[in-house]
Amino acid sequence: MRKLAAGNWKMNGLALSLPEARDLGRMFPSPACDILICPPATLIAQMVWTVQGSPVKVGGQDCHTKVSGAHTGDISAAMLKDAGASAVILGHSERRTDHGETDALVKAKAEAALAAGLIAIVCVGETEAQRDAGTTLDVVGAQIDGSLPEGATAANLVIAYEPVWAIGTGRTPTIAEIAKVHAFIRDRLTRHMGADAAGVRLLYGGSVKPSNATEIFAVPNVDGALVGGASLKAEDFGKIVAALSAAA
Ligand SMILES: O=C[C@H](O)COP(=O)(O)O
Repeated sequence: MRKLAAGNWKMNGLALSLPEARDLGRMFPSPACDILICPPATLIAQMVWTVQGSPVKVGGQDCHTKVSGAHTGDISAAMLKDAGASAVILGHSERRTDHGETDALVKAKAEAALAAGLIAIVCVGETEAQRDAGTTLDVVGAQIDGSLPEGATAANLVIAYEPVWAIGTGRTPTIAEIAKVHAFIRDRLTRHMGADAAGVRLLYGGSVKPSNATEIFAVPNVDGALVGGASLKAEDFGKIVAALSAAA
């Protein structure tokens, strides 16, 4: 499978300047992995224009369940697609926390994304309290069961495992812990999708940076990364893309 380096700019404007984004595409004219940048919605169309002709793709950070209608402030998957996005992050822990998003809502959003022809990047992960209670696999399993969209295939679904306590903290699980959770997710997906689960890309997210990327990308069932802070600097994100390309 093609591995995936995805950058999530979150609510940061021109974090990676547009010329830098264009340069990122030039740095990797034929990368051995897929590269995706998910800027704020206001920058999607501009980013699509900026990276056109390069291997860099652009994605959204959320979408509504409906195609259109009276939903002030929301953006539909179809609108993301129209703007040139090819994927959308769904169920990120910050949305689950800030907006009370449930597994059922994430599933409905993911189904809307698939209907619009987008790749759904569904995020799962335990809080620190859940980890300390030894319930990581129970939590992640329930999130997979509840958030997985109908119609998911290896081509249109990506799962991102992001321990909430590792996001933006500089802390990461041990390599053994990442391996254990990713193997568990693969197994859980197989229950739902059968053999197709083998081709679903499983991203690790949470304090991925140039200094730990190579080690994390060597873990079985880690098929790329969802990168927050380190995607805001072209140089750092470029190094992570290079590490993933080397692991491909
Ligand atoms: O979506 C990205 C994740 O929340 C990871 O963020 P981080 O790399 O800043 O820890």
